[in-house]
Amino acid sequence: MSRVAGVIVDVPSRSTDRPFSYAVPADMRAWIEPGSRVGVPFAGRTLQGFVVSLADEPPAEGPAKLKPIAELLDPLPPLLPDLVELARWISEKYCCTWTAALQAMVPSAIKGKAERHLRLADGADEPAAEAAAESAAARSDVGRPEAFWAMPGEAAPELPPSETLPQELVRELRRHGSLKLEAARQRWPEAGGAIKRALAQGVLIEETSIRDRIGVRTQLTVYPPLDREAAKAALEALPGTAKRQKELLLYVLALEGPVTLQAMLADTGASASSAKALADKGYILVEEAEQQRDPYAGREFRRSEPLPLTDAQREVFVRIRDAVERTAPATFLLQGVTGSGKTEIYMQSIQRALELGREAIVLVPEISLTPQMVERFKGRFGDEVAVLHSRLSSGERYDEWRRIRRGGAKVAIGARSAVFAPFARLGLIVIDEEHESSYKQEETPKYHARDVAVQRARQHGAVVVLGSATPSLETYAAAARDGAGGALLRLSERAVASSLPPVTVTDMRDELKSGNRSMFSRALHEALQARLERGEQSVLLLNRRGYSTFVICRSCGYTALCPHCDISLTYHQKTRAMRCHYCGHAELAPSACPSCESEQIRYFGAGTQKVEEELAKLFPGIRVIRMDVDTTTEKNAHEKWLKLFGERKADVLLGTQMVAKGLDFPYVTLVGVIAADTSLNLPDFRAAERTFQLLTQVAGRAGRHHLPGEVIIQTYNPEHYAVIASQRHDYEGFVAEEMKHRRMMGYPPFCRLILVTMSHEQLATLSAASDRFARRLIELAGQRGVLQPLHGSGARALELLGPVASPISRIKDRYRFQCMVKYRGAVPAAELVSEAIRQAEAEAPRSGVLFSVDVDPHMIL
Ligand SMILES: Nc1ncnc2c1ncn2[C@@H]1O[C@H](COP(=O)(O)OP(=O)(O)OP(=O)(O)O)[C@@H](O)[C@H]1O
Ligand SMILES: [Zn+2]
Ligand SMILES: [Zn+2]
Repeated sequence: MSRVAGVIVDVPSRSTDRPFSYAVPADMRAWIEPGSRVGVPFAGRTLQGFVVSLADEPPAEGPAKLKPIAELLDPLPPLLPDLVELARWISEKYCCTWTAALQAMVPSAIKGKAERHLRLADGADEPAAEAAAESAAARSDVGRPEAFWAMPGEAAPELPPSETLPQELVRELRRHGSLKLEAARQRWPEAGGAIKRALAQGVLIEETSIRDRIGVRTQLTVYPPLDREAAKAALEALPGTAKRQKELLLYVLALEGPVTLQAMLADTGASASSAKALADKGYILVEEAEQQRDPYAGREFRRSEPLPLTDAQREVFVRIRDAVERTAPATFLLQGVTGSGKTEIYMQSIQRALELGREAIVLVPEISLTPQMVERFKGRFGDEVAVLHSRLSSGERYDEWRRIRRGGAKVAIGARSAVFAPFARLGLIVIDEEHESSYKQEETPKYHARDVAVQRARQHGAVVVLGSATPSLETYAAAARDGAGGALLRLSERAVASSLPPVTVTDMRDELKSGNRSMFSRALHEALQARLERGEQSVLLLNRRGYSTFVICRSCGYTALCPHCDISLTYHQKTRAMRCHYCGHAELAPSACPSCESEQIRYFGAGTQKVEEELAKLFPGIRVIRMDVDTTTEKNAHEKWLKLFGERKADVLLGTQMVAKGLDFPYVTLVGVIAADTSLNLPDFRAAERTFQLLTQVAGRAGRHHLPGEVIIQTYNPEHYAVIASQRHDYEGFVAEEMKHRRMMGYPPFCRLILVTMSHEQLATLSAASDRFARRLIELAGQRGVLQPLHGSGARALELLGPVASPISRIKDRYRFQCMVKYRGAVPAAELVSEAIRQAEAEAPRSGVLFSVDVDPHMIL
């Protein structure tokens, strides 16, 4: 057993970002694995860290005597060895510290210091457990202590004889209810392996004491009678007058598993004292039990069966299924038009992976925005689905995560970070709407879930399916490159509806010329009217990207800026406050212009509210559901609104980007886009791509089932190729045009980008540091022979733009400079950037300049 552990200590600094060696105390040896979380002495403190490697001997060049690990934080390592490896890959690819990558993989609940206890799982047949442990001790050839391991409704897992729990331990647990993990570890150092397995199988339970940020929740729980015969006999022996007790006994005899005491009392109308009477007689067991916080408790999901696939679906499905069966890494891009039945293919592929004993991850953008997806997966796979998203409480997320870690769930569905779901045998990772920018994390580690998924799949021999009607150009180019288009799967027809809806583009300049000052064109007005008359539904999108709610003076043009950051303040209607998105600075909105004292100061609000008012004016009595930041702050608000809309309790669903994705409602036959252009003119090389994607997505909500649909796009730029291509449902046409622009301008996918941002309070210090970095990088690139213009003929090229002031030149009183690295071909750019930073920092230690690296950046502002 290993005596030395390499530990990544939780210090977010480049200079300490390497494993430090610690001695593993003898009583921890059976417990520690790569992925274990430990407390270690570091620079005079005890810090949390992750074990990343184990060895028998200390490294030759290290100190003669290693400090020992002080504490083992969890009996079951929160991370698996492959995740530890993945974290290292992330740190290299995205130029971040290993510890930042590790931290991104665990739920926030266990990012603290914890005190752990062990306890026998409830429902384990306890006297039998002891007997099993005893006989195991007496005769070491006892193979399977069946009764002990049997959990309600589960087959008894097989354990080798050497792995049975020490009988002493079982007895102690029975006697005291629980034991401190630390104590158990010291007393039975050799039983580490057995306990770990018992934990993994749910036979033993680890409990977290209050020192964790989020504890485990317990509740009084009733277990069905252990001895049914005795309970039945008691039932018959009860005098006719004991009606209540009789009912209660009948109820518990009918139980198939534990229920909460509260639920039992509610169901039977019995009092707590009659329950106690039964417990005292030993017919039922009432105990505090760990309660899973199930965010979807009490919710019914309509069971669904696999649909017979259309021919086109079947062709795609077979390709994916075969790859899953091969258990070799593979990546597919599934480009399927909106409503082509991609989700059904995902579900049947997942089912195949589960049949093969493997697990699956489904990533969806901003899951709180796509409750219909969760519903569909819960409907198909029931409790095997764990849901991970940001709208859950951290306790709920922690419980769902532990369910995955212990094998209680086989499918994880969630936003970006669900790519780290701690499965041991991944078979499939699905990324739905793969083009969505929410898959890119904007804080360190600035990873992209798509690239991480591909890497994880490599580790597991798993298959990645990237699905979208409008794949990102990067993915599309990669798939087209890959082996004669083998990775590209297509669905060009809808599954149910006969065709994609016709799209009309209306030129709002013409409307104005002909005297229409309303925000609705005549065509959209008429179309809405027709839907109202026919009792059909409409979706209206107000494209708000790059359009913020700021304060402007109409007389002098004054806008309210943050005093600490070079950016305008955002107006919040509810509180009448102006807030800075970067530093949180807030002030009350003025009623007169602070600059010219004019009262012509205006707030440009969300806009959706204005549309709603106008709708009410034009169509008296119209029922509108408005979905925007103001109406969806409450937990589950999205779900509530969409449910109402699904029940046809509203005529119009009006909203921002959040109404564009994933919705599947049969009575929606009209989609209107109020203004297509707001996102076209942003200083972002992806502006056209994002506009095309948004228009195509929202258009795809119309006429998905048997009723034919129609789409009306209002714009001031009817001749823009993004608008024209979305009118024609022409993904290829758009790609061809956009690729020309990208090539000309030298942007991805023709090259790759790394954005390096530096910040400091003093301009002079910052300027010197950024020059140092640039000089170093150019030097390093020159040494490697890759410093060449991007448009040159070399197979490998790297260009450096900058340093220049960042577009947002100051945040939180720190000035910001940036360098943009563009490269193509096999250039180890991330490595060069990391090295240049290291050298620049070494040249001027403690300068206080912060470097931040964004590889494949999405926000270049
Ligand atoms: N084989 C099938 N038979 C019958 N109905 C199907 C079949 N496949 C899919 N559908 C139905 O067609 C509709 C559209 O399918 P789905 O939502 O999976 O499409 P999608 O490609 O994921 O769309 P989007 O990208 O627009 O979200 C759904 O209501 C779905 O239940
Ligand atoms: Zn003014
Ligand atoms: Zn600010």
